[in-house]
Amino acid sequence: MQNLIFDNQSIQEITNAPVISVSNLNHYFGKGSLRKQVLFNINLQIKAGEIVLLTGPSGSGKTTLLTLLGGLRSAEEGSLKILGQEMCGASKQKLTKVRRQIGYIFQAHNLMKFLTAKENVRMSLELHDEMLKQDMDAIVSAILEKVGLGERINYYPENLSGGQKQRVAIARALVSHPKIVLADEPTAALDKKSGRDVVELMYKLAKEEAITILLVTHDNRILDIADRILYMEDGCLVSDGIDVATKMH
Ligand SMILES: Nc1ncnc2c1ncn2[C@@H]1O[C@H](COP(=O)(O)OP(=O)(O)OP(=O)(O)O)[C@@H](O)[C@H]1O
Repeated sequence: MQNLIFDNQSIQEITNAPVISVSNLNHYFGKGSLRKQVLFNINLQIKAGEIVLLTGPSGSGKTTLLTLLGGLRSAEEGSLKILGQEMCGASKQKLTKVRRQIGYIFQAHNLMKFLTAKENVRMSLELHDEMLKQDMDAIVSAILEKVGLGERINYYPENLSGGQKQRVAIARALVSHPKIVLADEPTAALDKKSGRDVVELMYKLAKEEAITILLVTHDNRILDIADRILYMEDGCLVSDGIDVATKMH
């Protein structure tokens, strides 16, 4: 009985374990006399399935923090664990391995203009060896259908609207079932309606699959989709709560 209780507790701990765990993280750019600290003593835990918005003035360090949390640059000082893996001082191989479990969505969708919507999404899937044996075309068509582009799978980006291109980018980020999705200003280039549609779609898909979303934004119109809003200023995380919306007006 004693063991059974212990086992249940362990399972609980594993399911509640943070997807991202940051403690005393500092980051610097430049070398020698040009070396400049841009992140100061960041402490943060993000749970599975949380939708977290990262906001704050220009130059406050949001993108730098996002790229560190996404394994896109290596952490140097403090501790940064992504899916249980320590990223501080991590090798390139370790960073690459962690990145395979993360989906990325950027402001400028970054679609390949000479590939169709379907080919753009498929390319992301091809990076995952374990997917090779499956029917990629069916998987890709299904996700494009899910983001409302079932009729446009063979369109090239130039024939899609801004919102539709961003939907392809969402499909591309989600097709491999990542545990974490990082988005940097995904609505910045979109009109109000398309921006809203795009974040609502991200919200729906994230909740369906318990994906953690970390989203950098200046867009006040989408704050309500967040489970949590982080506010940064001068390289510091100055607020970790939902009440911060008032600071932005
Ligand atoms: N590659 C780099 N080399 C040197 N300094 C950098 C580099 N990238 C960013 N910085 C500096 O780090 C600080 C934080 O920049 P960062 O891009 O993270 O801010 P941000 O909050 O995302 O800004 P924005 O909202 O304008 O995108 C700024 O002072 C910036 O000038």
